[in-house]
Parts: sequence; C-alpha cells; structure tokens
Amino acid sequence: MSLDLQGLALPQPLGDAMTRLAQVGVTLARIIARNGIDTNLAEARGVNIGGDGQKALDVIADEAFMDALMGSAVRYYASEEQDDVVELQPEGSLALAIDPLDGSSNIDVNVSIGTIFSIFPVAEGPNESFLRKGSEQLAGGYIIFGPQCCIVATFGDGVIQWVLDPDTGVFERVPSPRSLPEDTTEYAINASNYRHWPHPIRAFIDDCVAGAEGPRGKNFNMRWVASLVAETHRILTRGGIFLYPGDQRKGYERGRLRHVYECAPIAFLITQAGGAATDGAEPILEALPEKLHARTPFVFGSPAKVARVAAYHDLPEEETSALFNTRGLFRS
Ligand SMILES: O=P(O)(O)OC[C@H]1O[C@](O)(COP(=O)(O)O)[C@@H](O)[C@@H]1O
Ligand SMILES: [Mg+2]
Ligand SMILES: [Mg+2]
Repeated sequence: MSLDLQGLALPQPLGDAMTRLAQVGVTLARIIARNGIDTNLAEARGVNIGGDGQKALDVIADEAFMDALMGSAVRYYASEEQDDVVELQPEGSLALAIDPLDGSSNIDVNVSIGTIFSIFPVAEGPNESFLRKGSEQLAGGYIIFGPQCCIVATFGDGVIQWVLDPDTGVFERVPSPRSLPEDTTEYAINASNYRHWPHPIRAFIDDCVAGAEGPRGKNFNMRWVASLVAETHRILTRGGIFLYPGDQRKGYERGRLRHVYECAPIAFLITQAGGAATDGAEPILEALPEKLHARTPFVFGSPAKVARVAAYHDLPEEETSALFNTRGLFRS
C-alpha cells in the first residue's frame, strides 16, 4: 500500500483511486529525481488544447495517471493534456479531473512542481460530470514534488497531508495543516503583468507595495514560484494570498488557470483549511465552468485578505484608478 488511509473510512472506490494516484506519485518522484541523467523531462513536445506548449514530463505524467486508473472506479478521465474526456471503463462511479503536471516552466530549474486532482461522482455524461460546481467534489488535492514529496487532499472534512518516505515508498500521514493564519503579510502574484491588470487588482497591489507608509500601514513580502501547487502549499502552511487575475493580454481575459483542473480542487482544499477562494469577487466553488478547459481568474488565501480583494472590486472606478491616499476604502 503506497498511501496510509487508515482511519479515514473512505468508500472503497475512492480509497482505491487515491492509492493509484499515490502510486503514480511515487513513480513520478523517482522519474523527476533522475531528470537529466538519461532524459530531458523539459524537452518540448506538442501543444495542448489550451494552447500551452507541452513538455516531455507533461505527457509522461498524463499517460502514467491514465494507465494507473484503468480498471479502477474512475469512469471519466479529464486531463489538461487531453482534448476531451476519456472514458476509462463504462462501469465506474467516479469522474477524475487532473492537471498531471503543474508548474511545467519549473521542470528544468529544479523547483517544486506537482499534480492537481479533483474527483466527482459521475453525472449523466462525460462533460456533465465535470461542468458542475466545485462544491460537488468528493475529493480535491495535489501531489507536490519538491524537497519533499507530499500529498495534500480533502474529502470534505478538513485537510489531510502525507509525506512520501523515500526509504519505503509509502506516503505516511503527518499532522494536517492548521487553519490558515490570518496575519501573514505575504502575497503571490506575477507582478510582471501589472500593466495588464484591471484597476481593482492594481490598486490592491499598490497598497501592499506602499507598505508601512501606505494605507495598510504595514510592510508586505512577495513570493512567486510559478507553480500553483507550491504557492498553495506555502499558503496552507503559513497563510497569505494568491492572485492570478484576468488581464488585458490576448487569451488572458479570464486569467491563466483552468477552472476544472486547477482552481476547483485548490479552492476545495483552501476552504476546508478555513480559507477562501474566489474569482476576485464570487466563490469559485459555486461557479459553473462553461467548458472543460475554461479558465477563471483566481484569488485565494486567508478569508479577510480575499474579502479585501473583493472590496476593491466594489470601489467606484475613479477610486481604483486614484492614488491610495484618496481611496474611500481607507477614509472611514
Ligand atoms: O508563468 P505565469 O504566467 O506566471 O503562470 C504561472 C502559473 O502557470 C502554471 O504553471 C500553470 O500550470 P501548468 O504548468 O499546468 O500549465 C501555474 O502552476 C502557475 O501558477
Ligand atoms: Mg497547472
Ligand atoms: Mg499542467
């Protein structure tokens, strides 16, 4: 058994699917550790339906998960790397969405990468099984391949964490992340896109950057790993906020991250850890993705910080384009 599920009382099909995901996690951790010895996992391959260039590891991971889930209770397999939903077997009761390899720009620089997964009960058809509210997920989580390989997941009753013991190849349960700390002054955003952002996001970040001299009256720190799993792991561990807003670049009107494969499962985890996750204003878990590969703006972290971003969206236009010291948000 590659995953310690003792005491969790998961239904057998779900437990089996989780165990298979963990087995692939063990295999991928070993493959990733050997990158450069006899293969180059960052080598360019095709282009996926979302328009992203695929790397060798994107394809290896996708095939490994699909193969491992054959013969499990997973009927429908929806992957960021596949054009359409794949039916693995007609009898299964589960539908699994996956970003097989998240953070692919980090493969060749030895920085944390991961896998994000989301499990639903099957609905009437393949697409219907995924085009639904994230609040209907049975499970959501990620595997992180970093200095440690971990699985962090929720089954709707808090967050559970496992660490891979490299000596035994077993993911051992460790104490779960506690509720997100509220007072962390870290934000994560790709600030190189500043000029493309909508005014409320610019205003929010301007006020963080203004630090102790600005309206927030304190200094902030910024982090950007460019792996959603790594940002999530940090925020689950020590709080903060993540933003990937929509912006004015062509193709980025709804941001970069995929609703089904990335945002819904991370939103499920974060809310189970006492955090909040929105598209900037509305909860992600209540939103309906309009298509399989749909993107959505994504903001998550400590609830008060996420609510603050929403408050900036409610400001009148002249205030978000104004300098911070004239914004009504801070005058009362
Ligand atoms: O390069 P950018 O625009 O900062 O985007 C980084 C984001 O893109 C992603 O790498 C997208 O995931 P993929 O690697 O699965 O395409 C996220 O993990 C990360 O948050
Ligand atoms: Mg990704
Ligand atoms: Mg990916």
